[in-house]
Amino acid sequence: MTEGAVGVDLELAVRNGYESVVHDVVDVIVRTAPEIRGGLVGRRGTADEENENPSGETQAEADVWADELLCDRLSALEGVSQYASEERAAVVDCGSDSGSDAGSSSTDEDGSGDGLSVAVDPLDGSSNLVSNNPMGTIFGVYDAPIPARGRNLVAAGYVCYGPVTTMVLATDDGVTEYELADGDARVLREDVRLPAEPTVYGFGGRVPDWSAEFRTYAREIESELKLRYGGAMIADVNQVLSYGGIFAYPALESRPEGKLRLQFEGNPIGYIVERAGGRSSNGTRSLLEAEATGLHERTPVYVGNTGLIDRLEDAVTHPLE
Ligand SMILES: O=P(O)(O)OC[C@H]1O[C@](O)(COP(=O)(O)O)[C@@H](O)[C@@H]1O
Ligand SMILES: [Mg+2]
Ligand SMILES: [Mg+2]
Repeated sequence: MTEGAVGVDLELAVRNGYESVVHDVVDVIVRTAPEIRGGLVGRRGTADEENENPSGETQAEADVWADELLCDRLSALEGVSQYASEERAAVVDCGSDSGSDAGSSSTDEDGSGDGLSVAVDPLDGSSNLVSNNPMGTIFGVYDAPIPARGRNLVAAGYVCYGPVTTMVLATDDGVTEYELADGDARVLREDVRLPAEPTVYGFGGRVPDWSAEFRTYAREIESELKLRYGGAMIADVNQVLSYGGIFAYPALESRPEGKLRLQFEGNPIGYIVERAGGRSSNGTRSLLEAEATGLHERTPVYVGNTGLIDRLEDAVTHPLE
């Protein structure tokens, strides 16, 4: 455990012997989450009139601040060779090896590399700062240089700042939910699985901007499930993990690539939902199989119970007459 680490007892089984690096990354998240939560007070305004992140969105003061905290701490870890964030134009090279027999973050034939790369969305749903609604912090740990495919994730998770602070952590071994308090991570639910009977749905974007195919699918789902949409993917997906259902930020007529970012949002959430027994899709295939072409590239995101995602793919890939 990193010096100064809190008592986080995480039994992680991670591919390729990366347990210790992933443990240290998670430890930083567990320690930093309460600070992020506490530091939101007084940082709910816009960072600067001119300030936009690389996706062209206005940055809140808290977006920039949370990114700096996470960058300082994660990039200092032995075994982390890259830090990337939704709030930064370029990947930060941390100049560290993986801690295994790795020598650099070179790329192997299969697209995997030697060093571990950490991608974060420091505050997911930060527009909810204004209305004081839930938000999250997302992280993905890749065994390849970023941008990387989702199948290169060895672990991913998120913190949900709700009435209490919780963390969901996924490795190839499964998904665990923790409650974070006083620097500790207490297990709430082991082997988190999506409930077999889906209950809730949440779809982003304006209805007139949806494709005719997605609108038809949405009409069906509306009659089967209960609407839960709060404007922060993390909080909405957390409901899907708790109650079963589907979350989507679909391809839009005005923006076929959707809104959410593959490296920081789509891949980690796809990995978590798939490890919890559900499915992820970009409309045609698993998000984890999507090619990674750019650091800040966007993707349509559909995650949830397998049957609902199968139906979604069927609906959006068959054009209506
Ligand atoms: O305001 P909209 O269009 O409903 O978009 C909400 C979506 O945008 C996001 O807030 C984007 O995340 P960021 O706050 O990290 O930019 C998602 O969390 C959420 O699903
Ligand atoms: Mg986000
Ligand atoms: Mg964000």
